[in-house]
Amino acid sequence: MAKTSVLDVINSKDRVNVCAPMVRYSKLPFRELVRKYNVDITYSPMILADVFKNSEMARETDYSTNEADDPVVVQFAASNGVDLAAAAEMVAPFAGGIDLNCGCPQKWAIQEHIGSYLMSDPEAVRDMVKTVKGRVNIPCSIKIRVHPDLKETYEFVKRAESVGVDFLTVHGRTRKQKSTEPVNFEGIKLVKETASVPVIANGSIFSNKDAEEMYERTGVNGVMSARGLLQNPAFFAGYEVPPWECIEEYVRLALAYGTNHFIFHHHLMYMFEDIMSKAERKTFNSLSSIPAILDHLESNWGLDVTKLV
Ligand SMILES: Cc1cc2nc3c(=O)[nH]c(=O)nc-3n(C[C@H](O)[C@H](O)[C@H](O)COP(=O)(O)O)c2cc1C
Repeated sequence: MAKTSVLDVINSKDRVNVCAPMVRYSKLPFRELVRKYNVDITYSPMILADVFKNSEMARETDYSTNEADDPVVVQFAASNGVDLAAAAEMVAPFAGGIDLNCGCPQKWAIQEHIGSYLMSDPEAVRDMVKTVKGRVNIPCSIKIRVHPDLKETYEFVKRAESVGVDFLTVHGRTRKQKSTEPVNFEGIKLVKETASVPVIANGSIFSNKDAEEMYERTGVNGVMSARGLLQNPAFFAGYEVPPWECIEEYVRLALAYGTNHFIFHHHLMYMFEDIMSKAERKTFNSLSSIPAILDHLESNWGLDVTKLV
């Protein structure tokens, strides 16, 4: 069955809650989990468009979905329209939107002319959006950062809009800023005022209070959270810490869909961060296999393994 258009979701609501793209983490089990707690739209982790286009193995491992995984945006990193459009065409029947990553700040990404490198190459972004829009019939968005000089951000947004980008997500930090630095509300507001398409704001949304502040200060159409949802996948539903049912449901989904020890463990470490005592965290974080983690949860948290099947 075709996926729901994410643009239709954005247009049908006053405000949308979005789970950010997260390499390794925003995979199928986590996407299904956060949807149970008031998340309207989810993103796949960033996928390298050229590798996806060329490798059958990458296509099998980088993106898996099912009927319940809806609405979902597939995010690509690309440096040119040929790679991006080819990859977009392959996933279009299984996605509600395609997003181009213009925010990844890592050195290797800059060297490959992908991610936040693109913030200094608005023409490349314009070409890629134009090519994708000519080839697939699902919404195409970009996830950007702000520039140190907001005039550049204004020009950047205008260019992307001129070739039909359907909506934008803006992380209110420059490519050199760390995630601990404050979010630039003025920059996000400028993007919202510049664009005639919907704008989603990203950066340090850890609670509904943070979301409210973002709406009040910028007037955006939605908010996207990454670290906030890793720590508490239920915060959009009003929970201050993840309720036990949420943690248990993550365990069930991760085991049902299959996961590796590293990702499974890390998700749980994030969720338990504000719940376990320092001493228990130390023990928990040193567990070295999925069975050891399940044993710990059974003995200390009352995990009922019979409920997992
Ligand atoms: C573990 C992790 C993985 C991430 N992977 C991606 C990614 O694949 N694509 C992307 O555009 N941003 C990625 N980001 C950045 C987030 O989407 C987001 O822009 C950033 O963390 C700021 O949001 P936050 O303050 O809510 O964490 C990642 C962030 C984290 C913490």
